[in-house]
Amino acid sequence: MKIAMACDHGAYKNKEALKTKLIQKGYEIEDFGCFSENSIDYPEVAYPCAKAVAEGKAERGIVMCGTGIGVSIVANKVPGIRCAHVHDLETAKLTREHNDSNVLAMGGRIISQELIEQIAEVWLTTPFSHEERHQRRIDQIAELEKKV
Ligand SMILES: O=C(CO)[C@H](O)[C@H](O)[C@H](O)COP(=O)(O)O
Repeated sequence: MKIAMACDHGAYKNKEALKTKLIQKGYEIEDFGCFSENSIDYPEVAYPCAKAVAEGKAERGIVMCGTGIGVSIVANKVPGIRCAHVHDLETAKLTREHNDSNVLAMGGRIISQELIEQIAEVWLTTPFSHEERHQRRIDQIAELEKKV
């Protein structure tokens, strides 16, 4: 599976460490930056990362900033993106099963690196449930996007 990744300076070290772990597990990574701890503006990296997922250039995206909030707001501006801001294992699982989320957002200043890696593992390996009520709600989101 190919994963697009992006972070700002608030989660640079977290992104690098998670990227290493994911490559070791066999995932292909496209890294949209940032590439140092120098301060950047998260829209610059989160938007192209989410766009790559929406355009099918990557199957999933993982975006990170200090809290995970900024990057999740940006990712959800891209039509077709369902970005879930996750800080625990239960919602990591539920957002895959219920929302078929295609981008995961986490905050490097909020949770530990260990938990970041556990959440990514659960989120990447949990399938969408394909239950009719969940698909119906996802379809409603897609309809809403057409109104913007
Ligand atoms: O968008 C955010 C807040 O929801 C992220 O946490 C950013 O990483 C944060 O705002 C960056 O803050 P900084 O003071 O520029 O390091």
